[in-house]
Amino acid sequence: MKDLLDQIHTALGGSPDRGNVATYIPELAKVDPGHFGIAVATVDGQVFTAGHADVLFSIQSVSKVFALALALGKVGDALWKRVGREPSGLSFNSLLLLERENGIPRNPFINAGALVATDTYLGESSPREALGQLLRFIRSAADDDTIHINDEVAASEVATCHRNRALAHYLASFGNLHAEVEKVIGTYSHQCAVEMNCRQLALAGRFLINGPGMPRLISSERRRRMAALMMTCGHYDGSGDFAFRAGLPGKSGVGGGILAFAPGRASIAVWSPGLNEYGNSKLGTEAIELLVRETGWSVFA
Ligand SMILES: NC(=O)CC[C@H](N)C(=O)O
Repeated sequence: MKDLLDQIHTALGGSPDRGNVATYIPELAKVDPGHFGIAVATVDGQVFTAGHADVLFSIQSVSKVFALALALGKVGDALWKRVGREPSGLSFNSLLLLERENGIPRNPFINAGALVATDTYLGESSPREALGQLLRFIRSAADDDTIHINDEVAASEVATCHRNRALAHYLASFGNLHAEVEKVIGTYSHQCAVEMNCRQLALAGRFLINGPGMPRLISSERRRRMAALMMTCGHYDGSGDFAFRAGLPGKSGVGGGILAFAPGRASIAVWSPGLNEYGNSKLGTEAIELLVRETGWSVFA
């Protein structure tokens, strides 16, 4: 596995066409597009890495996986009254369908749906308490108490996220946001500003794979359902493309990270900040595609 990751790193690491770094969150625009790391945590307890696998990055929307687990843990299937389970076919921050669909976002991974998930785990508690719960979940999944939130990235998003505020107010107008808009925006922006490196993220993703030594933080049924949602909606309007190329459930973030997993086998984290036309890591997608081609880990194998 280590040799394979090194080969993938060598094959892609020097690629001149790396996509574009997200600039709409000012702090993310500062990240060096030359970074490229990969880590694989296998079900037998080993971790393999290549490239910049120990450099911290902003996990952004990858956090929506942990937020969904937390929201479901809090209210169970009642969440599905407030958010759907269908791909949207639109960009992650689109406002378009919300009006037509009465304030029920298509799925929990687009921003509108993720704001509902954040509102759900926030509930009546303070943002500090809710974020404490989120960090506890991620830290126990990764078995690493050093995982933290980057406050500069969070502040940078809070200061500029007009679209997310618009989405949140719109949700509130339909009665589908219960806490105050600013509380939800603050909690969501801090959630997105969790920092990890590829090694930590691959370890944190182990709660999604089934195996004797893996952290059991959610039921098997919930794990399967989350996998289905990640496969169908985890890469926004690029979800079909990612499923076609990787054949694995995955979740991307505009920081350039992707968490994917091969059920029963391994959790995979990649990071390269340049994004493709859908806002998903360009080299990250290519790296997972190569890894699956060599390992045969597609769930459709
Ligand atoms: N796709 C993403 O990673 C988006 C997350 C980002 N925090 C936002 O809301 O815009």
